[in-house]
Amino acid sequence: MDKDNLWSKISDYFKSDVSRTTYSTWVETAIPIKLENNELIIELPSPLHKDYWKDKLSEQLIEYAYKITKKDIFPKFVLKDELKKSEEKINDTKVQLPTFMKDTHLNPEYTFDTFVIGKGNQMAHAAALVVSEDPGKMYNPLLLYGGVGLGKTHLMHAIGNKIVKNKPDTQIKYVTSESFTNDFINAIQSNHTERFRQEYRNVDVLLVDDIQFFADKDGTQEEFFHTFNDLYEDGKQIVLTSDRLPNEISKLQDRLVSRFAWGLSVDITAPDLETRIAILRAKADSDNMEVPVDILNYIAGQIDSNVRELEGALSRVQAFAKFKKTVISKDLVSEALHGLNNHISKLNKSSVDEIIYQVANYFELEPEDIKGKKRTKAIVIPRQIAMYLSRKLTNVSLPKIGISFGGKDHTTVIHAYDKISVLMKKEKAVKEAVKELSKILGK
Ligand SMILES: Nc1ncnc2c1ncn2[C@@H]1O[C@H](COP(=O)(O)OP(=O)(O)OP(=O)(O)O)[C@@H](O)[C@H]1O
Repeated sequence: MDKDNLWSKISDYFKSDVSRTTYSTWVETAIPIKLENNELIIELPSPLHKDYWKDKLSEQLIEYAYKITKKDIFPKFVLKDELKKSEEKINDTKVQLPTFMKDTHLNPEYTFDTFVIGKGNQMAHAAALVVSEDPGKMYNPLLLYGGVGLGKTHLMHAIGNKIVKNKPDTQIKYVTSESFTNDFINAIQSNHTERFRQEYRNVDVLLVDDIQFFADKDGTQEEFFHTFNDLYEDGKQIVLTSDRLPNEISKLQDRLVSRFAWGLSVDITAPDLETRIAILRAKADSDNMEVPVDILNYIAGQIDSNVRELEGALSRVQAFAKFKKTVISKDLVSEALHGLNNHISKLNKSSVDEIIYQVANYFELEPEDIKGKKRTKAIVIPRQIAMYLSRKLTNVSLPKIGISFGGKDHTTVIHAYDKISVLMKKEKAVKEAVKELSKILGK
């Protein structure tokens, strides 16, 4: 969890527990500066604030932080002018710390060793390995793209972890595009843009997850453009992930799209049966679970959408066995996955037609209307909902979804997906329809 995330949750606790005046006087004026190891550095506007926090609020803060992170986190209060000094101190400590303790935000469990290679990810794996062995040289930037839960983040962390292992002095920063955006906004609001820039531009490797969320955020894109240029010119490695190719992200500036294409873009597709079995076996081994091979095969046959769901299914089976105090059998797996396998396993390649049929039925239209070209609102929205559901609930590729909708282009499917994602937030009827239809489709 990053400092801003943690702070916003802590602030919420304060907001509900203290008076409005206390909140606005003491809490709202505090700015989280850094979260490192178990210390949260907080900037306060005056010595009076410092005393008040120390005497009256710090214990509460420690308690909230524990509730949120299940870890002991201690505050360190600093005043603005003390900050420089404290930063120097932090930097001093940094030099002495081994890199693995630095604030890279890397998940130590996402390594190449724990990544199972299969048909759908072997190219991405190979490219990631090359980058981790010689960052900034061969593929810069490296862009990994593909559907939800297929291992993009895992590979990205694996690159970071391997680089740190090979060269502990390397400065690595992993962020999601949302954290980058938040950091940037906070930096502007607190007048700390220079510090923000230093933080992002003085790294050797920058890993940015889910860049599709940069869409529509012009200010952030501008800042990222400059960050990218600085790092690139200095030969620093940039790795990006996205759920689609940059030129398919609407509202991503052309200059970013073109830069992202300078290096190598590799996609990850859904794992085939053999890979799914291998992933399950690896997970069972790492959890010290004894699961017979035929059971692993059975689960892998049931869940063919993405790895996250596959892992979730195994955990669910494990939990069921524990709860029922019984060994894992096929019957137990069926029971555990009952709610899941109705939809996940069915919603594969043949299911786009089923979605089209159910959506047409729901809106009292004919499937041919959904697949056709008519552009009246009464048909366009249901068509886009059907495309949205096809993308969300199946592992069918975008071009194939387009073909099922009467030979439409895959960019039309992406556009429909984005449009419905936005409409669901704005229009209750659309949200309801998607919810209802997901239920009908067993999701
Ligand atoms: N090939 C693999 N071998 C082992 N574990 C994998 C593999 N692919 C994915 N996983 C695991 O599946 C889970 C989901 O993967 P990950 O978070 O990397 O997906 P993602 O593609 O980044 O998804 P999203 O688009 O939602 O961010 C993680 O726990 C990851 O470790």
